[in-house]
Amino acid sequence: MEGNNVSICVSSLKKRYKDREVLRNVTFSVPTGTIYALLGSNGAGKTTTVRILTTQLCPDGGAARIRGFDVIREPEKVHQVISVTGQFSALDESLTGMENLLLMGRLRHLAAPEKSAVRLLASFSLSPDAHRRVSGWSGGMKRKLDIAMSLVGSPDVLFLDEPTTGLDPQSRLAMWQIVRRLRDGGMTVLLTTQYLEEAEQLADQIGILSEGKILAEGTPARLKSLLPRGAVRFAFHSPEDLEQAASLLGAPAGKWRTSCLPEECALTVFTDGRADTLGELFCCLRDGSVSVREFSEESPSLEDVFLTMIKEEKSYGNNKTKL
Ligand SMILES: Nc1ncnc2c1ncn2[C@@H]1O[C@H](COP(=O)(O)OP(=O)(O)OP(=O)(O)O)[C@@H](O)[C@H]1O
Repeated sequence: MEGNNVSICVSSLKKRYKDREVLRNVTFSVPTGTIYALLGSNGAGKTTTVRILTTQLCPDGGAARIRGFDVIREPEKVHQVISVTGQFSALDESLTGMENLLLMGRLRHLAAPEKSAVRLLASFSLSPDAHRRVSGWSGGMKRKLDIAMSLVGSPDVLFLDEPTTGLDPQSRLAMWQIVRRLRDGGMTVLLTTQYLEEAEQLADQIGILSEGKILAEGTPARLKSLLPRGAVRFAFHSPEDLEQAASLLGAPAGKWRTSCLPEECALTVFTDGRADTLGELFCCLRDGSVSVREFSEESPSLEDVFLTMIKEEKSYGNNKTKL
């Protein structure tokens, strides 16, 4: 899929470091004016993907275009339409907020850097602190200024690498509002996150990335619908009970999809939601001499989808599920 209404088009991207495959045929596209979240745990390949798309790193295979420009052959053109906020702040802490923005405005050859700085400070509610040194600002304020810096010159496409890592819940909510506002103003945003809730709250489309591969892709609602309606969570007394329950109920021996949470000594089992299925589950556990500490019925969360996808990928090497 590519055209005027697609701002990011990534096809079969590959990257390896020595003998380690870090990206394995990563393919996705992001329509203009939408938010796409690459969701994955540490080391999944999120930053590597962002570094390739922002021309900081060369892929070993595949292709990517940003607003139609090829990231390998036309990096200067790509630079003109993108901006990046990385995991590490690009601010000069010895300067004030205003001075940081003015510096960026001059670097980007803006005709009126002061006007742009004042507007950005106001839109991020940073005007009252504009003339204080950034070294005295809170983490949330610095993160906001980081994003404001990346908006100098009004890019078409914004890359946010883990924008809320390390922020308190209040600053995280404020950041989400900012990102939504940018999207509503027509900007295309690619964000990476380890937070399921963040992806669920913000993204129009989510790609679940694990070990360099997109396991599934879709809207938050569709990803959730991957799993059956009913979910039963069993908690056990011991890891041995958990292991036994997982092998009785889950694939390949058992007939249900399951998601294991070892740290809680618990197993989520996805069912058709019928009462007799619940009875069947209990019979199965009793026949296998597994004693249940407690159980509850719940609807599957995106976390359940995520964990199940990763588990099934490891067991069967599934291809990407497109929704
Ligand atoms: N320069 C490098 N040399 C060797 N291996 C690297 C290099 N950069 C990244 N890697 C490895 O590639 C894998 C993917 O790293 P990447 O930073 O893309 O993951 P990530 O999903 O962004 O993780 P995190 O959430 O921790 O930032 C990791 O196993 C990492 O150790």
